[in-house]
Amino acid sequence: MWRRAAYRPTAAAWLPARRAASADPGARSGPACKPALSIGCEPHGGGLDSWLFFVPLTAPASGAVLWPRCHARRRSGRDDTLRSGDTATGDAILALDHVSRWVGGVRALKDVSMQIRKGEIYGLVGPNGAGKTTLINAITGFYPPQHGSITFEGQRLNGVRPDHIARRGIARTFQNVALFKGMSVLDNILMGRHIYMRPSAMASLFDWWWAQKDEIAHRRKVEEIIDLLQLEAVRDEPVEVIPLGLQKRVELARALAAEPRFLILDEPMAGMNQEEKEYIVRFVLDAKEALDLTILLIEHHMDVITAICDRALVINNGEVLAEGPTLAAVNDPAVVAAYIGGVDDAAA
Ligand SMILES: Nc1ncnc2c1ncn2[C@@H]1O[C@H](COP(=O)(O)OP(=O)(O)OP(=O)(O)O)[C@@H](O)[C@H]1O
Repeated sequence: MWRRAAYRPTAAAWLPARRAASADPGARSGPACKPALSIGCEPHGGGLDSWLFFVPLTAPASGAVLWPRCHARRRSGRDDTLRSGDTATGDAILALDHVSRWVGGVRALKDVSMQIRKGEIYGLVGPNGAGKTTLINAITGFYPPQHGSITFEGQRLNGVRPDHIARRGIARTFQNVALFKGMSVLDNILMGRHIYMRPSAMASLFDWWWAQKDEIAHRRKVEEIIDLLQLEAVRDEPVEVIPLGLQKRVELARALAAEPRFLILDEPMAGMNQEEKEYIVRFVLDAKEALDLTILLIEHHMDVITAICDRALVINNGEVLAEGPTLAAVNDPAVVAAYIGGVDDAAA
């Protein structure tokens, strides 16, 4: 029923697979180069970058979603017990210190503190209206915090403009697909490069060699991202005609085109079916490995959160409910109560 497959996502591993797919025109239609999806995992004796997954050959009859209990990154002695003070220390790439934010008359964030370590996937979880999007809008400068501080790589972000924050290495995707309709997939991804573009009207007008050189460099970077996320089959399609799962992948590609060190994914699997979810998980993990990213992941799919996040923060009504290793955080009694109305009710 289950086949086990070793899977080591590296940038180098992508290219032969893509070229093989490109050589076979039939393989370029639909979801090109179908990834061997990873479901389930177990610790094994590989290196730290080793990943081992089970691949389902037959979907469970119940249609139940089976995800890895961990994302197979071998963490010897992993301990999911939540301890007070179990937060990042000096190696934090992003830190929020008592951040508060009002939106209209609503206090959408109340004294939120968290620290995200370099290289981890950090989950942000909470019911609808909890304040998750407000939190990432605070980090990215759209809704700067009214109280508290946000630091990235040791530098304060309060008051920094969103485009300057993007230049500092933070990129994001949006909860609702926010692509430029009427433009091709390639041109949408190219938009992610705008923070590096220094257009000169004269150079562009006369198509001078340095304008060409600049554009070629940006297009080369975009082609690398298209390779990585296997979007070559739809690269010239208008973005509005491709399926939602691919549109979400294009959003991811546009964010990656900005060459971030810190990537924020706002519900990248919203509205997706199981197969599309599995694809996007794989691409997120591969991008992380290939591009050395730290990721903040907002998701309602708890199976995904527990599968791939190292640690998680759970908020409700703008307040922190729990923070720490993922399983411990999402199983915290306060979290269970917030989601299903009380521990006693749940036990009954
Ligand atoms: N532009 C806005 N105008 C008025 N209220 C807002 C606005 N943006 C957010 N809010 C309010 O702030 C609170 C937090 O909203 P937010 O969108 O951050 O929640 P969320 O956790 O991202 O929810 P969801 O999972 O539904 O996206 C909610 O009460 C919401 O109604």
